[in-house]
Amino acid sequence: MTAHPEPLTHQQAPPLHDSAVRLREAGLAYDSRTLWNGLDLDVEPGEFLAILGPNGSGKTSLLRVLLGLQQLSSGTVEIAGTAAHRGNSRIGYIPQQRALEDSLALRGSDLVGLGLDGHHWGMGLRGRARRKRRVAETLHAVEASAYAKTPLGLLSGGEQQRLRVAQALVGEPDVLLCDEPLLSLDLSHQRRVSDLIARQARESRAAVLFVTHEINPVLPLVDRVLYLVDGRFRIGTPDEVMNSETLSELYGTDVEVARVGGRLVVAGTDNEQDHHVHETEQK
Ligand SMILES: Nc1ncnc2c1ncn2[C@@H]1O[C@H](COP(=O)(O)OP(=O)(O)OP(=O)(O)O)[C@@H](O)[C@H]1O
Repeated sequence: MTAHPEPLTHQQAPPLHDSAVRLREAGLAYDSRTLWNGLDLDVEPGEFLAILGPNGSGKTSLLRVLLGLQQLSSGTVEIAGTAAHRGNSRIGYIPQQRALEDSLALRGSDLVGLGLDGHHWGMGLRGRARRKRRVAETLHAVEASAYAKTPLGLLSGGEQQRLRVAQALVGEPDVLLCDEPLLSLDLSHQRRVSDLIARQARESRAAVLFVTHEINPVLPLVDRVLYLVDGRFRIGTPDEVMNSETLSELYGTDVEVARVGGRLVVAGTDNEQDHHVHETEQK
């Protein structure tokens, strides 16, 4: 007689890999205005997803949904297999670049240490030593050790942004949410900060969701693009989404996309704020 195998419980057979982010039939509307609807998206560990779209298309709102700060109007959202909720220690968040000039009392190592709040490593001597070690490791990884003790207000925008990246990474998150982290950085710092985010995320298998108006600084790092326009969206590789046919469909008008020296030039979106339409910025 053949023995029946024990039924597999969740504990015995965890899924081989869960998506870091999973949205199903997700929709978000404010009053009568639908930002997006029917959004099905899985972002895998280690994947780099760029989120593009004109002003007001709902990019930041999507990050707020993932952070548990905004309820979906329909559908579901999970982070590493658990429903999205506030204060989720599995998420690292890099907000838009803002100057920290008022923070004279705070130093880089303090800022990075704040990224461990909500992680339960214990407050005893051993817990404190582990926290300190982890902060030092992360400062080293973002090459910020040299100014870790300098008051934040005295640091340049690029230095401050590296510390924000460290703060988001220190808790070894499963998901890294980046809201236009390159704004107001010069081109060389844009490259350094985006390479750093991508490298660290790949090494720790974190999924990156990177909101940006300008795809070119991150184009070599991007696995897929989510492009939102006026309630419509497309998801795919940069080649699948960033082409004249797809963007013309999304915008409902003729859009031309050309590759010039490895960079994308997009013309015709008729959106002044949509940085990637400006060839002058394609230096
Ligand atoms: N809590 C809210 N209540 C009502 N409307 C809101 C709320 N939050 C955002 N909105 C509106 O939803 C739209 C999308 O906002 P969101 O900030 O997500 O867009 P975005 O794509 O990130 O824009 P940008 O590129 O300008 O940062 C905007 O028109 C905004 O005014």
